[in-house]
Amino acid sequence: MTTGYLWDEIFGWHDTGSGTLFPADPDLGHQPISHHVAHPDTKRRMHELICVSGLVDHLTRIAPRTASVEELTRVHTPEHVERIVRESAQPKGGDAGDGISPFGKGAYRIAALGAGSAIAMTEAVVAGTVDNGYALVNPAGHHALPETGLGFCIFNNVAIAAKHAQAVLGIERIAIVDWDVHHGNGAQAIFAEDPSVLTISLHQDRCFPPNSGLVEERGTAAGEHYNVNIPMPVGCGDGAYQYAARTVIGPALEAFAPELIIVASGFDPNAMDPLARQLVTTRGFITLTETVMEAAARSAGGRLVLVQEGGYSPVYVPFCGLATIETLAGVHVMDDGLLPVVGGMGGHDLEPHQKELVDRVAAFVGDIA
Ligand SMILES: Cc1nn(C)c(C)c1/N=N/c1ccc(/C=C/C(=O)NO)cc1
Ligand SMILES: [Zn+2]
Repeated sequence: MTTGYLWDEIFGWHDTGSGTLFPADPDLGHQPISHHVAHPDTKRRMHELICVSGLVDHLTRIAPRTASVEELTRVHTPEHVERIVRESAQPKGGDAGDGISPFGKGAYRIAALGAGSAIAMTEAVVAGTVDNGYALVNPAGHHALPETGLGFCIFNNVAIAAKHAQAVLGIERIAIVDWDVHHGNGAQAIFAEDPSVLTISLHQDRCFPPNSGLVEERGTAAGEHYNVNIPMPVGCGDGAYQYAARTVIGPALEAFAPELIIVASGFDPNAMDPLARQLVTTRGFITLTETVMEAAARSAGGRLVLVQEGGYSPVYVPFCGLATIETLAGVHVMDDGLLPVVGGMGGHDLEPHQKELVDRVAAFVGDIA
C-alpha cells in the first residue's frame, strides 16, 4: 500500500491570536494566553511524531500547492474569498467570519495552500501515484460555508477537493465521511441537493455548530437521503464509535458505492480533547480508518483521501494521527503511549442509549441507492 503524506511548515504559522476560545477581554475575564485552543502547535506536533517515529519513511511525500481563486469559488462566493484576501493583508489580520475565528496577516496564503493541498492529495490518489493519502493541513475547513468561514475554518478544503475531483478529474460519485467530533455542517449544506455526493457526519450531538447535525437533516430535493448525520450522545468511547462505523458508515458506503472517498479527519473525538466530551482512543480511529479503507477497496479502487480537520489536544492528537496514518499505510512503527491511561479509564463499552441512536440512523441506509 503506498500512502501519500502532505505537510508544509507554513501550516504551523497560522496565527490564531492571544485568545483562548474567546478573544482576550479583561471585562469578561478572558485573559490572554500563549496558545489558543486551535493553536497550530497541535498539528505541528502530529507532524513531528510522524517524523520521529519513522512512519514518514513509509510514506510518499506529496507536494502542497495553492488553490486558485477559480478552485476556491467552486465552493465559496467571490465575496468571501475577497474578504479573506482583504483582511489577510491587514497588519493584525482578521476573522474567518463568525467573530471567534481569528487569523493573522497572511492567513489567505496559508488557507489557500490548505485547500490546494486537499486538491493535490486528491489528484495524487486519483492519478494512482499513491493508493491513499493524508493531507495534514491547517486551518480546518469543514464548518466553512459558501459565504463565510465558521468555527476556526476559512475555506472548506474537503468540499473544494470534491468539487475539483468532479469538475476536473472525471470522478462522479464521491462520499465525504466526516468523523471530526463537530458536525460537518459545511459539506452537508454545500451538497444538500446533490445525490452524486454522499455526506456522512459522525459527531457529538449538538456540540458545534449549535443545534446542527440532527438525524432529521437528510438532504433536500434530489439530494434527499444522501446526507447521513450520526449525532452521538455525550460520553461515547471506542465501543460506540466502532459500532457506528460498522453499523452505519460501512453499510452506507457499500450502498452508495463511491468512486472516491474523502474523509474530513478531525481527532477531536479523542478522550483528551478540550472542545468536546467524547472518549475515543486510537482504537476508535483505527476502526474508522479500516472501515473507509474497506469501502474504498470495494467500490473506489482503494481511492481514499483524508484531510485534517479539528483536534485540540497537543498531547493526544499526535498519537491519534500516527495510528490513523499507520493504518492507511499498513504499517506499525510505534504504540500509542497514552493508551494504557486513556484506554483504561472506562467508557469504552457500547451503552444501550448509544446503540439505540446508531440503530435509529442505520434504518436510513436502505434509502441510499
Ligand atoms: C465561541 C462560542 N460562543 N458560543 C455561544 C458558542 C457555542 C461558541 N463555540 N464556539 C466554538 C466551539 C467549538 C468549535 C470547534 C471547532 C472544531 O473543531 N470544528 O471541527 C469552534 C467554536
Ligand atoms: Zn472539530
